[in-house]
Amino acid sequence: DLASERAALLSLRSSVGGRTLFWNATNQTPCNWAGVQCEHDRVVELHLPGVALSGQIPAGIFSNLTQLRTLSLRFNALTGHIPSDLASCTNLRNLYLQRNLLSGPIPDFLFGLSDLVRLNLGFNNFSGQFSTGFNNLTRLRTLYLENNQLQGSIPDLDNVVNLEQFNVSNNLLNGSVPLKLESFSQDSFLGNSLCGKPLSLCAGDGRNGSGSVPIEIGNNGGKKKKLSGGAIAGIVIGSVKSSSKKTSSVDVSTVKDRELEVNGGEKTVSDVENGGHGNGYSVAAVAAAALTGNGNKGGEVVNGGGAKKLVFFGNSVRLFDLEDLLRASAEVLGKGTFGTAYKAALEAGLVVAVKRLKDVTISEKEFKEKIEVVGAMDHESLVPLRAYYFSRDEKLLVYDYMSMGSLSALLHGSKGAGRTPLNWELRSTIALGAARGIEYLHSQGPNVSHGNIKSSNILLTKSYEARVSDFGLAHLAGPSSTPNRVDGYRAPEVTDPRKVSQKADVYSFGVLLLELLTGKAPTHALLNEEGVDLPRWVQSVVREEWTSEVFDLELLRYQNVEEEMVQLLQLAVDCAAPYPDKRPSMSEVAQSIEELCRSSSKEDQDQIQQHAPISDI
Ligand SMILES: Nc1ncnc2c1ncn2[C@@H]1O[C@H](COP(=O)(O)OP(=O)(O)OP(=O)(O)O)[C@@H](O)[C@H]1O
Repeated sequence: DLASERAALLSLRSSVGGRTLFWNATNQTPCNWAGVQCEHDRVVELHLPGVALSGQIPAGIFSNLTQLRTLSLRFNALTGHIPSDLASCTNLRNLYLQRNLLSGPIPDFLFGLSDLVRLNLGFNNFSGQFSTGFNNLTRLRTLYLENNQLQGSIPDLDNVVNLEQFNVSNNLLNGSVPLKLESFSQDSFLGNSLCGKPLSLCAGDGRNGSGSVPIEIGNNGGKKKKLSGGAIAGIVIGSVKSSSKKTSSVDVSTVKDRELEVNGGEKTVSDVENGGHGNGYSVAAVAAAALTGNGNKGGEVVNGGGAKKLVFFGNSVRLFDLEDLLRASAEVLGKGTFGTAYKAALEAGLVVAVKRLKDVTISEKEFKEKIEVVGAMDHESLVPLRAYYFSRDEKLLVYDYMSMGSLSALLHGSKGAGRTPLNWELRSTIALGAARGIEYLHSQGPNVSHGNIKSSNILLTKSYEARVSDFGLAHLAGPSSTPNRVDGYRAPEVTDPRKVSQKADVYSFGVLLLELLTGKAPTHALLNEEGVDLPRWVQSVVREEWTSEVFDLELLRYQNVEEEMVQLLQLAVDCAAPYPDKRPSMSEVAQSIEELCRSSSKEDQDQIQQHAPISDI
């Protein structure tokens, strides 16, 4: 049962230094190989990276692991041969044995594992001829054999048609590089006695008449890194081919850079996308229409001495008044459920975000009461609401401007050069910030929830700190403002989008975490794009294939934090559990993310200290 497997995992983790996570994808419970019982025939992935395993791999250990798809024993100090019972793992797709001290020829039975896709035997002591048996592994996409003592020539790998990653550097190979492998870079072949493209021409190769002999380039002597129990796990890289990335049709970064011309009315994002052009305009052009003039059915005229003023919250410094705001130049940031958001640059140099609410039907008194609750929320992970304006025809909310836009734009927006790479550190820190913001909201009372957690409501400061926005607005808006919720984030039990429990927020946050980890947008999150049912998709990939495949390609470069990534994935799946009772509370979620952020920053330090260049998968 789950509880005892969890307990077993904990004891195992402490015995191996707390570095190991086992993922039995069949039922998402941990399973292991180090003395704790589990149902071997249900183990789909077995990860024991960098846990100081030493000596020979015991014979028979693999004989019952018939469902195994991924085996990772990399970064240990295992010696001797690969035991022949590995041949019974006929479903194996990914085999990572790199950075051990394994020796002997690469066994023939390996060539019977015809489902292998990723094979990494690099940085061991394998010797013997480079077998032609590799040609049986027709599904191989990755073949890493570097830093061994393999001899002979490289066979033509004609049957291995999908090879994407290949490295045989620093072996004892000779002869010419087969034609089919010419497209790999020099680095894949260096440190051998090889010749031919991409290395120098072979002797007797008349193509440039030089008749040169093979030249050894940059042999680093095949030195092995010192192995230690603290060695850092590599991460499985999925396809290296960059997939064609979707571009959001609401690309905030693009929108922000353009200024609009307002001809008596506001322009929407789609107006912008359809070629919005022209000069800057001012908030006055937008707001004044309602406040003072055009279309104003007797609404209050507002100026410094007018009846209505901006109402600031708490200790917010009153750096501007309504007149300043009306004079500010503005641009549309986007249109949301509750109205349109603008970026307003005040003359004093201050920039704020102004939300112009639509469909507010409640009385001024009620509005005031409700907005004051929102304004009183004070946490570093929330977008601060600084002030509001209320008149019969116009309701404005003034927020701090978040200059890096939304997480949604960052994840799904332009992927061009110059874009900030979304590395693990950034993603996990954003996850933590967002979790803390929601945790704070939930701490305000059992019935306080956000109600609309999604990546476009997680905004980013200049230094990419996450801030939760749009909280508390659902109670201000009329019924017409409700249907805009994004399906993909909505918990299955939510029927009335205005009644969203804290557990339903947790579900939405789980989907947001999945979005952060996979880089995929949930259903209907982006204009004109279907998106995916993320919880179901992740479950199916994890069940059917291998966990690493779910991660955003951009994340897979960060090889030392595999465990943390899988832990965050597990947390996301827990949050998105179909039954509310099974979901953790937001404070548990925040605490878990905090712990894994801490452990990944420790991994980083370890890596710096050991500075092992991890170029393998
Ligand atoms: N304080 C802010 N700073 C910077 N950009 C903001 C700010 N508030 C909102 N935006 C941007 O303006 C756009 C519109 O925001 P808004 O909150 O009105 O709608 P939304 O988040 O897309 O949808 P919903 O209203 O359903 O939450 C968003 O894409 C968001 O990135």
